[in-house]
Formats: sequence, structure tokens, C-alpha cells
Amino acid sequence: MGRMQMELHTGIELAVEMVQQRSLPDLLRTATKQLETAFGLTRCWALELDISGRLLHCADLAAQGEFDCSDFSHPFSHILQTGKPRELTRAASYRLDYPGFQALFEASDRPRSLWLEPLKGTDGRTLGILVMCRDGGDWDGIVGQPLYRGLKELLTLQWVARLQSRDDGWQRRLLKRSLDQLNDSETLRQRSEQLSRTLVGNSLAMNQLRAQIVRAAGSQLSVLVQGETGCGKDVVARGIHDLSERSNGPLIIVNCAAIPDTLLESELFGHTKGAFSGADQNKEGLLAQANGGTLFLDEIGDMPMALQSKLLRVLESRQFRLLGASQEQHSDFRLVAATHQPLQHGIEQGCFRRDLFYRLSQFPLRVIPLRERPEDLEALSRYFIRLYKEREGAGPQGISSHALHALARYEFPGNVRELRNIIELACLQTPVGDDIQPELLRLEDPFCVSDTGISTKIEPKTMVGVPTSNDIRDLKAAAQAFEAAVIRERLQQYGGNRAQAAESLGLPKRTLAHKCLKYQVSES
Ligand SMILES: Nc1ncnc2c1ncn2[C@@H]1O[C@H](COP(=O)(O)OP(=O)(O)OP(=O)(O)O)[C@@H](O)[C@H]1O
Repeated sequence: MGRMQMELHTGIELAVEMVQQRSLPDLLRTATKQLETAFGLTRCWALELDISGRLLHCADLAAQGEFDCSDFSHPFSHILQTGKPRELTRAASYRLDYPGFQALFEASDRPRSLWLEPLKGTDGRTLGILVMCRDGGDWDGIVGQPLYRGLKELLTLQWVARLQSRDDGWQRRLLKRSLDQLNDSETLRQRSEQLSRTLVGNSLAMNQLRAQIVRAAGSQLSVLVQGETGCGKDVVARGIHDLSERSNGPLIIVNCAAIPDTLLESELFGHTKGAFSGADQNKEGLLAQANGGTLFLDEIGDMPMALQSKLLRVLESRQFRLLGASQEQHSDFRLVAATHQPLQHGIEQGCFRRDLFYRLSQFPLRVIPLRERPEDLEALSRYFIRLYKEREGAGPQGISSHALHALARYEFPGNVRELRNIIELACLQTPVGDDIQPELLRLEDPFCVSDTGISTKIEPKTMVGVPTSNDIRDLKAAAQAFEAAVIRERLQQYGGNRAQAAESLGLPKRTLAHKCLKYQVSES
């Protein structure tokens, strides 16, 4: 084979190897090795200019292979600035104290001569710098060779192609990420909108709460909803269930305050026949019923300590045992708990387990009181008017701006529940088709004494069975008598309707039922 043929053969072999490299680092590594072998170099490096054009990288030098292009204490900034190749002698190299350059010089065994050549793509864009090292001089004898020029051209072409595919991949990833983000925010928007049909309010706090509910619903974390009585914790818990992937499963609601302590455990865990006196048949507990769905433990702060420990165990393993049974059972439920009491206080008092608190509040949510979000009053009022009209078939047209102003001045100790009662009562008294006017809004706390010093609604002294303050010898008994009297009176006021009486007192229905049982108060 003649010399020309040999060169052609070598050139083709090298070219084939170079085009096979899929990534830029592999291409640069292969090309520099080829140049070393083909031209007897002691070392060859390829420095890559980053996308900002401010840094040159040499992957093989690791941490030291970074060259700031605005620093002229290494030779590469000059090369980039002039765009021309040049030779650098060993003596000159010693004088350049840039640490990265000294590392490169050292790793090249301090050659007698270095050839620095900028590499450009066909579009004129600078790709980087080729650094060739050898102990002889005569660089023209190398860079003038067709094989060198051919390899260099192929290297730059492949370099551009690799950058292009890296850019394309990067663009694709960027596009995918923005599409994902768009999808996420679109889903978030749609779900928040769906939720705004039942969890009404346009305030910033409500918008943020809805967004958090959507997020909580998308996870399996236990959610603790905290907020004053009547502010919408129950609505939040239902929202979490409805928006979760468990929405087709059951939503089991347990009001821990409404079930006597002695019954709560068997209600939750269930029992076998004969487990205790009165257990005349097997009974499935609420934990088992919540399988595949959501268990909502309302008023969790009222759960007895002994039961808290058992609940903690269930939450950790989702395993539990029916009272009286020897076998464990499994239930796959998501827990949502709610409380109007600050649990922190319970923890300090030693009546709420700290570890349970942390287990419950994996995703904490707080519903702020209505008085702190007056922007929600109008939307909520119109929502309750609409519900009233749907239920009764007719009702007021809307609510006057004066009435809305009056609402805005009120504190709402009973929160949204109280607003609902006020609006419903006003609906009843407003002529069909008119707007609710301020004088029809019963804006007073029934337990408050008015400016005249006369109690506006309830006068404990006149209540049957309630001792006057001078006669009180046992405060607890007197307070209970008062509570019983208020409930009795409220039931009378609402014609025995427990749901309305409970709403008007800011109590869950089951709590009222429990209190009626405790105080022997009947509807009649
Ligand atoms: N943002 C809201 N949008 C629509 N209705 C609401 C909203 N907040 C509360 N309500 C309504 O107010 C009443 C009381 O709400 P809810 O029962 O959820 O309060 P709660 O915080 O759970 O009260 P409690 O502490 O007494 O259990 C319900 O009739 C509920 O539908």
C-alpha cells in the first residue's frame, strides 16, 4: 500500500470511529486520542466553551479544568479573543500562573511546545480550543497535513451535531417540563374551581386553602384541619375526600365528641359477639367500614388518651383488632382529622399525645375565622340564599349592599355556620323576590348582654332548673343546668328540630344528641 493509500485508510478508520461517538465527551475523548496517536503527540486536550461563552471546560482535568474567559493569566482567553492559533513554549508556559493552566501543563508532562487552536463550527460559532502538546517544534508540519485538516473538520462537524442533539434533547426536556407544569396548574385550577362550588369564598385565604386541599387530596398523607367552630372544617374534609382517588370509596365521619368515651372504642374498632355485656352480635367498626375510602375523625381533641394510643398504632400499621377478637384486620383508609381546640394546649396539659399529633398533622390545614376574611361574606351570603331558594322553592332575590355592610361590621363568633343561620332566618322574613335588608339580620350573640344592660336573648335567672348566682353551691352542676336549659329552650324555639337547634348553638348535631342524652332533654 502506498503512503497516500495508507493515509486514506487511516483517515477513514479514524473518521468511522469518530462518527460512532454518541455523546460530546466521548467524541472529544476519541478525537484527542486519535490526534495523539496519528501525530505522535505527548498529550492532546479539547476545551469546551460553555453556552454562556464565559467559561472553558476541560472534562479530563475535573475540578481544575475550568477557565474563566475574562482572565488573561492563562493563554486561552487570548486565543478566543484573536480567533487565531498559536504556539506556546515551555518557558512561556512556566510564567503563566493560572492554576488550571498549570494543572494542564503538569498533566501533559511539561512539554517543550504547545499548539493552541480555536475550533469553530461552520456557522462561525466558537466551539472550544484544541491543545496539542509535543516535545518537538515544527507545528506547521502537522497542522499543514491533509489528515490533520480532515480530522479537525470532522471533529468540528461532529461537535456541532452533538451540541445540536444535546440542545434538542434539552429543548424537549424543557418543553416537557413546561407542559407538565401547565398540566399541573390546569389540573389545580380545575379542581380548585370544582371545590369552589361547595367551599365558597373569594378571599386570598380561601383561594390558598382550596389550592392546599387539592394538593392534600392528591397525596395519601394524614390531614389535620384546624379552625374555630363553624368555619368549615367539615366542608374541607369532604372536599379532600371528593377530590381524592378514594372518592368512589366511603367517607366515614366520626364525631369523637358526640360519642360517649365508653362507646367510641367499640364504634371505631367493632366487636365480636360477647366481647362485653350487651354485645349480642358481631359488629363491624367504622375503621373497617372506611376501607378504600376516607375516615374523618371530627373533634379529635376529645378522644380519650387510651384510645389515642390505639389509634396511633392503627395509623402506623393500618392493622387493628375487633374488641374480643384474636385476629388482626387490615383497613386501607386515608385519615382526615379536625379540631377546633388548639391541640398544642392539650399536649401541654397531658391530655393529647404529642406523637399522635405529629402523625395526624402530616398535612396541616388551617381554616381562618370568618371575621378575618370579610371579602367572603357576599359570596357566602348569596350561596346560602341560593341554597334556601333551592330547598324552599322561593325566596329573596339577593341581599342589599346595606345588609352586606352590616354583616361586615359583625364579628361572627360562630363563623360561617352563624352566617348561614342569620341568612336563612332573614330569607324566611324577606318577601319573595326582594333583597334582604339590614334590619332583618339578627346580628347579635345570643349570649351577649346588650348596651342597655339587659340580656338580649337568654336570661339564665329565669330558666327552669337554673339556680341564681347567689344560690350556686356547685359551679359545675350549675353550668350543666344552664347548658341543659339553653338546649331545652333552643329545641322549643325550633319546634324540636335538632339539626336547626344544633346549628343555632354552633354545635354538631351529634354533640347536641349526646348532650340531650346526658341531660335527659327531649324535643317535646
Ligand atoms: N366556605 C364555605 N362555603 C360554603 N359553606 C360553608 C363554608 N364554610 C362553612 N360552611 C357551612 O357552614 C356550616 C358549618 O360548617 P362546618 O360544619 O364545616 O364547620 P366546622 O368547622 O366543621 O364546625 P365544627 O367545629 O362545629 O365541627 C355548614 O353548613 C357548612 O356547609
